[in-house]
Amino acid sequence: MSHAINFFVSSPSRSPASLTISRPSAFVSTGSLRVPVKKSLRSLVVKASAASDLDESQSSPVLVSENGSGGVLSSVTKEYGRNNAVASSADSSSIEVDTVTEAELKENGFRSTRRTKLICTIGPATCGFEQLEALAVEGMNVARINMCHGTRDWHRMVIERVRRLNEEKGFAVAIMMDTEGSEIHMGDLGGASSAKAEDGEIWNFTVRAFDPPLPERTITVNYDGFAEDVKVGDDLLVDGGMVRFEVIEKIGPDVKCLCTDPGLLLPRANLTFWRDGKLVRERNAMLPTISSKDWLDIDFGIAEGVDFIAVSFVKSAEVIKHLKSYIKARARDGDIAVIAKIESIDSLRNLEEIIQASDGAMVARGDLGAQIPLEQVPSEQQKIVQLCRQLNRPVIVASQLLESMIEYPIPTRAEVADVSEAVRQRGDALMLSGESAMGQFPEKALTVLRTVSLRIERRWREQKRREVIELPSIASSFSDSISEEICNSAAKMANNLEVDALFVYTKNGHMASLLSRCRPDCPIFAFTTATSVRRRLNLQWGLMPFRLNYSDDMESNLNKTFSLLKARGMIKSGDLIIAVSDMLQSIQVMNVP
Ligand SMILES: Nc1ncnc2c1ncn2[C@@H]1O[C@H](COP(=O)(O)OP(=O)(O)OP(=O)(O)O)[C@@H](O)[C@H]1O
Ligand SMILES: CC(=O)C(=O)O
Ligand SMILES: [K+]
Ligand SMILES: [Mg+2]
Repeated sequence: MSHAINFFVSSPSRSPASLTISRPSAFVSTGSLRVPVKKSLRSLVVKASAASDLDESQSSPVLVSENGSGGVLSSVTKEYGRNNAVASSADSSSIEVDTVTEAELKENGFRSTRRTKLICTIGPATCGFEQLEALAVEGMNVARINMCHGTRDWHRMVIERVRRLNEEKGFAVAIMMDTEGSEIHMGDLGGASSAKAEDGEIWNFTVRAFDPPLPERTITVNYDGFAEDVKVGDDLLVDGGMVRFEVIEKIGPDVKCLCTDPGLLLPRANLTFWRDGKLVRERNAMLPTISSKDWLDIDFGIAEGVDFIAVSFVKSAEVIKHLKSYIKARARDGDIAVIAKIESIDSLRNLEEIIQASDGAMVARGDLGAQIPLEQVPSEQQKIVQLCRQLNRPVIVASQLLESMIEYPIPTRAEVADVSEAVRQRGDALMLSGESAMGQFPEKALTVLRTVSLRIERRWREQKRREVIELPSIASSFSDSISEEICNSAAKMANNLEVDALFVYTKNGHMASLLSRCRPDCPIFAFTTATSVRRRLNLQWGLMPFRLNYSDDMESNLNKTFSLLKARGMIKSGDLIIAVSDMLQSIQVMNVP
């Protein structure tokens, strides 16, 4: 027979009560405990009850989802998609389940589901419907579109395809729009996909506009002040040093440069210039973080209902606060999460307040490595990942994770080690850039991220090497503190009792992130009523977001969830779970009836 322990915490408005705990013998043999909470003002009541007390007849036996009739491409969609009847999302008895999560759970059980989330930048190599589907099947949680490249019509097409995939095939891929920002970059190479710069060649960097084709060895630059601001002798770094030039002559709008480190020039690559070993920040340092073109792109993103906006070259918390209030005033349903990209010296200086102001951060190592010495990037990454976890903000590790896979089907050992380290640091998500946007092996690159993540996560769980990172209290009010304590305790109990899954019922997603922040050993099933919250939770470590209509009555919610998930074969009788919710401040431990 299955048992349950319920921890009931009285609400702040109620008077203090005393504490009694009794437990089923399956767990602990001791009788009762007294645990003072918050200066003895509050108390926990822990009461043992049999799960059979729950009235199973309340739960709905009907199971439908929005999943379509399955795809032709993958075993995942083939196997699971076809079982799913199509229903409207308004159907109160339905649950929206991600096809890939479902397949992973069924195939490998709770423990083996992937906790680290995966983001793919979409570009010419992956914008087709079937290519997007292949990425979704392979585990893409978020599709990123970079407003540095492509037209708005192209971006709209990608968004429309991703949304259609979700609707028709039961995926839950979220969309992240990344702003261009007003840094200096090259033009688009007159339509060529790349150009090779060889050692000793002289190239002309110019602020003149040309109609294509461009003259040979010519690079246009988007920043009008460029030719005036650089000096002869400066080093010009393309894409953070992937290709390097020395300025040898200035002739009006043209700057003649000698290639000193050869390499591949990509369209619209970022440019920085260095003098006497230091990054030069002339007038370009005064450019706004969000340019007028970025504001138009942001309006576009809001109109298209993207899930995240990643802001390039953030310098201070102000710009994030400004954008968030702009979104709040304009976004139709739900808000859009704002991700601060940490890729400049200024962002490192104001790191904590920037992260506090934002809904998440990205370690954008590409440009960051062009602004600080390369050897400093790993320690900054570690610091940012740790700070984000402490402040409860999702964090993405991005750029060059598998750079060689742009051209080769197998990564280097060093790249695999880099991915492993990001997984070991428990970052929320890993991101592919060129590998998926314009590389030759986008799916293979994603497979590498997925398999390496799974492998490292499993190894760390098996060795019970939960890295000791101090999680300071972050709550801003007494009731927040209760949520935080409940989540910390629930995650700890989940590890100690080796439960199969944590269940969290959360309308705005906050309790789900608090659980994710603890990085527990078991997966976290997060149930939310809003599609937009569900998609946003996709970015966070260990969360499996579901959309489900539910009431304020936890018992009936649990019963409904159990029967819906059991019917899909995602859980079974006897599985041990811990449930928390933001409606009733309680921790419940129970076996699935
Ligand atoms: N929509 C697109 N259309 C064409 N090419 C793209 C597109 N998106 C990305 N790419 C290509 O993939 C490369 C890597 O993409 P990524 O998004 O990392 O851009 P980036 O230009 O390096 O800059 P950043 O990430 O700093 O904004 C780009 O340099 C570009 O060549
Ligand atoms: C992702 C990004 O913007 C960078 O690495 O620079
Ligand atoms: K960008
Ligand atoms: Mg960048």
